[in-house]
Amino acid sequence: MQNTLLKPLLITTGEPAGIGMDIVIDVLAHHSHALSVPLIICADKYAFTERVAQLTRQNVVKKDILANMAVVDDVHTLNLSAPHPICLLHVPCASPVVAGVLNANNASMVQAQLDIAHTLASTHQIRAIITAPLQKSVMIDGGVCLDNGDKFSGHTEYFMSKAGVDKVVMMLANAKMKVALVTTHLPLKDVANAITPYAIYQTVQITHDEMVHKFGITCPKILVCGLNPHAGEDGHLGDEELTVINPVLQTFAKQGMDVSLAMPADTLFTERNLAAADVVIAMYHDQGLAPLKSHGFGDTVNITLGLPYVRTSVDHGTALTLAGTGQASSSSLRRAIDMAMMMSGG
Ligand SMILES: NC(=O)C1=CN([C@@H]2O[C@H](COP(=O)(O)OP(=O)(O)OC[C@H]3O[C@@H](n4cnc5c(N)ncnc54)[C@H](O)[C@@H]3O)[C@@H](O)[C@H]2O)C=CC1
Ligand SMILES: NCC(=O)COP(=O)(O)O
Repeated sequence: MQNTLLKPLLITTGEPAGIGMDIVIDVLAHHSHALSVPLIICADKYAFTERVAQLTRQNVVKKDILANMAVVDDVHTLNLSAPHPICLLHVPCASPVVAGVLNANNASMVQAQLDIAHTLASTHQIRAIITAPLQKSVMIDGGVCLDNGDKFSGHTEYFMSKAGVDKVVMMLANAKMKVALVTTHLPLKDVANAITPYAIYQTVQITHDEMVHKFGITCPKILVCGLNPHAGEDGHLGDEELTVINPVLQTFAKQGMDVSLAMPADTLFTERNLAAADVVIAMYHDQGLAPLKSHGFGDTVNITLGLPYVRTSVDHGTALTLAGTGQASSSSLRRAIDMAMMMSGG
């Protein structure tokens, strides 16, 4: 079998009307010297060529990056044992792409990118997956759903379903903090019901194990947010801390894990607490991601913990108004590439 360290990374460019292709093109134009392994880039070759032309007209791209790429029309003809350094894998769009203009006809092309990525990763043919952003609403409007019929809500849940695992954890990381989430993409009104002992148990266990095995932290210090204001104020402002969250955390602490009880989330994200923590567990999306993104939006990586392969992503969305303008920063993508390299063996 091929040495894992020599296998290519695969990047999905995601929503073709968004900035996914722009940030990949920026990496190829300005940062390709930093790439130490082969890359497979999933995109529609016509849309990609057009986006390169747009960014060249904006003077953002100054060299002929297409000349250094091999274009492969069919995933089955990819040469994975001796891959070209930069390969553009053509995943055709159903409708022509206009930068900044969404078209639900192209949702199936975005799904096809994810399916290719999953198949190659789960059969160990690539080193890791890095995803550029997709537009969740387009995926749903375009009829994409999970294998069990559940509504599409993001890469995280899609790869979890494809991999057939019971639970994964969305964790975002930057130089200041790592934040893992118990719940991800669901309406706020449904969050409290989703905070179950099993969800807490799985999130803490997966986060702990991945800190040990993928990040080399022997006994990670984990701080956990409460759900309610003041972590429930002894049950007077909500009782999930007393009845659901803390009993699970106490069992982990008894086993010797360095995990806190539920802490008031408003003061958890202080410099002093963060300096002492390896990872924070938040109960829901905006509880964790608002403080995280306020300290390093653009320099943060999204990581799916608990998958049988490495998948990292950017910290931002499709930024439709920036597509084709040359204004999109590739900083988070570069960090996602570096993180995927680190997590898959350095
Ligand atoms: N990994 C993924 O697939 C993600 C997808 N999304 C999706 O993206 C869509 C748009 O989401 P929004 O909430 O508007 O967030 P967004 O991240 O696309 O935009 C938020 C703000 O940040 C700016 N921005 C984003 N990325 C930038 C970059 N690389 N360089 C410079 N400026 C940048 C945008 O112009 C905008 O002002 C939604 O459909 C959402 O679901 C959002 C986050 C992650
Ligand atoms: N807020 C994170 C986000 O929306 C990205 O989700 P996913 O597509 O990585 O699951």
